[in-house]
Amino acid sequence: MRPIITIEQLTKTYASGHPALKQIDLEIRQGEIFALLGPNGAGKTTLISIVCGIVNPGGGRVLVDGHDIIRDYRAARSRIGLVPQELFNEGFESVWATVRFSRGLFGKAPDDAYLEQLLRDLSLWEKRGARINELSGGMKRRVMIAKALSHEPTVLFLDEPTAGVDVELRRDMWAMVRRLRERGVTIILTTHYIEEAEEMADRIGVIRQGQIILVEDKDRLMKQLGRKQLILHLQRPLASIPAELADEPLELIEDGQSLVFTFDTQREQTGIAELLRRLAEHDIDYRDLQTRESSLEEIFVSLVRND
Ligand SMILES: Nc1ncnc2c1ncn2[C@@H]1O[C@H](COP(=O)(O)OP(=O)(O)OP(=O)(O)O)[C@@H](O)[C@H]1O
Repeated sequence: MRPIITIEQLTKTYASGHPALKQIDLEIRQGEIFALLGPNGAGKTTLISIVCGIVNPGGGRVLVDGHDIIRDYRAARSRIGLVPQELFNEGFESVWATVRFSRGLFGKAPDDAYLEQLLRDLSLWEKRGARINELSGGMKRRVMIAKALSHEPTVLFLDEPTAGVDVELRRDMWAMVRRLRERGVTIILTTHYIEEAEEMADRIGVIRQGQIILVEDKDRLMKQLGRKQLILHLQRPLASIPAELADEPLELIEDGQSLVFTFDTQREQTGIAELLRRLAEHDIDYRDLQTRESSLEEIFVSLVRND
């Protein structure tokens, strides 16, 4: 599938000398929901800000729908909607005026029917006459989204969309993101909530210390993460795994006192029954057994650990 965003060899070092992005290569596919995960300070906002033309890149190249973000700035920017992390709004304007103005900024002809539908979708229609500074935080966030979508972008960036929002708004946002995807909008979101990525994303990218360390289909990642371990505490320690059992995914730990068997929870057959039968055949007895499962959270933490 054609990439909607192509990022090549992108670097950024801030004036402070801090290298925020180191040679990022990344392609975003048209129509996907891409979740960018990473710990604080990993470079997520910097990356998004460069693609959106808010921060200047150091080196490298970024194309949005084939348009270079520097040479062809206007064309690139018009395809993008951004819901930033921080809330900022023109406080004294009405919701309606703000959203209409926002659309005009991109040189789009007025389309009140589109904007009405947008506000209805975001449960903002009843509030269209309200001044933004009179709205609740959740409503202000909805206005930010309406602004970002006012010019009908084909790519929507959501930077920490659900940080600090209540459950209802979070659900609404997830529903809205799905609707947008159905209409062919590509969505890139950053989040600290693993469940959010799990729930929403088609692909997941992990950024750590300014480098992309993993990009993977969510389903595949979940399968990989769906691994479990069976730990057998042995009656008598083993010096090594018997050659006859070399085909099993076994590992000896604790000086040969325990055997670890890794299995795939997605498979119909875990292979445990067969393993236990084979161990008995080789007179390998165990006094105790336990299972251990690595959570998505754990795997994520191990991926981004700063050591
Ligand atoms: N304007 C700036 N000047 C200097 N350094 C900056 C600036 N903006 C960000 N940084 C630094 O660049 C690094 C990446 O920051 P960035 O905001 O992109 O991270 P992030 O992954 O979005 O973090 P968070 O999850 O906390 O939002 C951080 O170390 C940050 O301190």
